[in-house]
Amino acid sequence: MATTCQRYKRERHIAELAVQRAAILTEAVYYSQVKQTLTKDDKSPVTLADFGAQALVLAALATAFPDDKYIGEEDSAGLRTNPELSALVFDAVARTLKSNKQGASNINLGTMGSEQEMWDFIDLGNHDATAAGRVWTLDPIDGTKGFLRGGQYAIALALLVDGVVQVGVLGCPHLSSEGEEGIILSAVRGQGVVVKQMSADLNSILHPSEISMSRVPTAEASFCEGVEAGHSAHELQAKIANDLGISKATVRMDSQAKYASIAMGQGEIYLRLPTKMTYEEKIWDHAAGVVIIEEAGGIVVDMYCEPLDFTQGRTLKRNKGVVALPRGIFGDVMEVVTRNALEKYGKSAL
Ligand SMILES: Nc1ncnc2c1ncn2[C@@H]1O[C@H](COP(=O)(O)O)[C@@H](OP(=O)(O)O)[C@H]1O
Repeated sequence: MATTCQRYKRERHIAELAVQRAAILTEAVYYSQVKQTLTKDDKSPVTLADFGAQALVLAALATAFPDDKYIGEEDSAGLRTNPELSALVFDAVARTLKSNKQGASNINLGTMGSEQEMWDFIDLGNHDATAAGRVWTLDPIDGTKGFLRGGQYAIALALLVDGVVQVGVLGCPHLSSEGEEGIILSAVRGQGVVVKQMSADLNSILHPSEISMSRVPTAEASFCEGVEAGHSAHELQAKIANDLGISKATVRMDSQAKYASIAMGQGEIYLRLPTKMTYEEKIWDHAAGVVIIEEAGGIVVDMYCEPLDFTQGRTLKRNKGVVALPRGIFGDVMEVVTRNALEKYGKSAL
């Protein structure tokens, strides 16, 4: 039986290595002219890096934790019907497998020898129930629009156990800590959160440092919101900032790098407000960020001040909007957020 301090130690370590390995592939594509972007049915973009990163992470998890279930944002349908794209993704995966070392502890992060095997790893992410058991949730490239624009993106991986996030890892190749760009944040519930520098060599010693959220009073806080106006209501955010007497400029950033940024005290309040009430937030866009914020001393709720409910499958069906912030300013800020949410969207119909 693992002691409390050892709980999820292996899960966290494998998740960090899997994210770090996937980042080798995503970074190669980030700086390449060839991104092979497709538009999915929901009109969102997907690139060859999304598919490749999902294959690499799920190969690592399936090798280390074969009895677990996995939920990934992507599936292989777009590859099975597009041999040219599939070959490009497989080539990127094969190069990544060749280029990195497996880590000093010789942990087997899994490999794949054919396109068929790669498709099968990607499709391990098709699970959809989250209320019971161990379920990993992965966004291989969170903030694909940011990735395409040369902005922030994140590789987001989390482990849910009976619907509660226990482990969260966020790889943020373009976010900085202490002047160095490229970091991985990881948290285990009850054991705090650390930040490490990314490295292309999985053998290298990473230097973890503990992080915690900012402690400034509300009037000195700043907001962080998404770049895409279609993903979060910017105007209402500006009104809420004004109502709170906050004058600092809002920082706009793609992906869960927002959670990472405020967890490190580089900002205070992450606010995400619906642009349409029919949209259901995806669990892979929030699971890792939630445990990282909570372990950095913060709170994450929806815009009606309800906790995020990860037991409902692939989406947060019982929540609307997301707010992440330090404990010290929670009461003040949420009073204003919920009042504005009720005025604009009405009572929660959930
Ligand atoms: N109408 C909408 N409202 C809120 N989020 C949306 C949205 N349409 C897409 N998204 C999600 O917003 C994520 C990016 O978040 P952000 O705007 O904070 O960078 C996308 O993740 P992907 O990039 O993985 O598809 C996608 O899941």
